[in-house]
Amino acid sequence: HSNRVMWFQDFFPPNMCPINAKDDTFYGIMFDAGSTGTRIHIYTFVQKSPENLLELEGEIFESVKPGLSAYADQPEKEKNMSLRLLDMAIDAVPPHLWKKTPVVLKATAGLRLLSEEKAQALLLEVREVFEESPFLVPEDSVSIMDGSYEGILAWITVNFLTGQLSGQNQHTVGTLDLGGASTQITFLPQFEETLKEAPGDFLTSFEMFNSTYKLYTHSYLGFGLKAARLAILGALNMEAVDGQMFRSSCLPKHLEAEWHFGGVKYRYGGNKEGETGFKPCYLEVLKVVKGKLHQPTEIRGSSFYAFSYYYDRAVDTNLIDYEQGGILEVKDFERKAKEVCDNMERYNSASPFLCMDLTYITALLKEGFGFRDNTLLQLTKKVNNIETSWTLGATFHLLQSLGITY
Ligand SMILES: Nc1nc2c(ncn2[C@@H]2O[C@H](COP(=O)(O)OP(=O)(O)O)[C@@H](O)[C@H]2O)c(=O)[nH]1
Ligand SMILES: [Ca+2]
Repeated sequence: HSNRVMWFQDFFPPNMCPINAKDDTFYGIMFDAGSTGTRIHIYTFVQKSPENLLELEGEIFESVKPGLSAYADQPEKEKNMSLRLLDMAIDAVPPHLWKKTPVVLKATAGLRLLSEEKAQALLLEVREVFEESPFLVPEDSVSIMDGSYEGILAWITVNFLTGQLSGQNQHTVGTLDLGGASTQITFLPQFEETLKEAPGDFLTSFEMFNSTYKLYTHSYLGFGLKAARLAILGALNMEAVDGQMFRSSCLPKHLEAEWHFGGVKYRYGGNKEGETGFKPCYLEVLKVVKGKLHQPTEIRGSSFYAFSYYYDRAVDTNLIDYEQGGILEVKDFERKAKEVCDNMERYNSASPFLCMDLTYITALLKEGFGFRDNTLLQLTKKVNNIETSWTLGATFHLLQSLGITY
């Protein structure tokens, strides 16, 4: 589309322009400012006829690292990054649709963890870039997203892409998202018991595609994979202690290194003298997880879609193929955790955190959410070539609220 020559555009008034005449293609631009990176998703939709629902035609996707929060102390440096990503949209969307194409950025856990002041300064930089762009900038186009929306919108994405939100027989699936700084669990309760047991703010009604869904969802801030590393090391919220070394039995014995997260530098290392391996590591990890999450009884028997770091770590350890994804049981993560943690020297070419990450995932699933060893997880990165991310659900919601659709 981007290369389509619009030689005739100047000859016709806009509403008579031959391409506008059909006016059946829409674009939506959604930025995901995650804790570990910022991504742009440019979606193309087609409305075949007025009475038909909008169809998703494709997605252009690009990402940059590090995340927005890494610029907390120099917000003006952030501008380059959003400009670079926005340039992709300039190329992807035909010029005559720029003014009709909304651009929105939603930030997640990385910014939720920053002070209000620093977060707002970063968002302001992005808003300025958006205002100077040729796109439609809705009110409140740059904001921090509420955690419950993050879960709901990812659930919408997955169930839309798998065809569960249309037609009569809707068998929706629950979703598990493991980010860098927070983690979300979302499903449509089938048991009356779940509705009664769940803490009030874990249940949210949400309207989409002319249906109302009452979902169980929660975002656990600080339980993303990278925040969990800090918690396990005992380093979370410890930025004041300069140069302190944090040690763990989940790391290679002789390791000593530095790590940057959320604009803070941490020193970490292995238990030089003490124990290492799966058993002591699991005990360490349990302190961070046990009793910290709500366990809905009904999820024990059901299967879930899992993505983001669940997917990445399953790929890293050859549990699934990077392109294909695959179906795993919870116990597969435990088996790999044992294999890696009890042979740490053999795995030292990969990330030094591999043992800790796999052990955390195992503990989060079993002791955190209360899944069974044989609970099935469908590991998915893309469905029909579209990224499994809350950004698609957010774009539907955006188009709906702007009256562009439905
Ligand atoms: N499949 C998929 N995964 C994504 C996408 N964007 C980010 N991720 C994954 O999300 C994880 C990073 O989480 P991030 O969003 O930075 O942290 P959060 O702010 O805590 O959600 C990594 O595993 C990424 O691969 C996407 O568009 N599609
Ligand atoms: Ca995320």
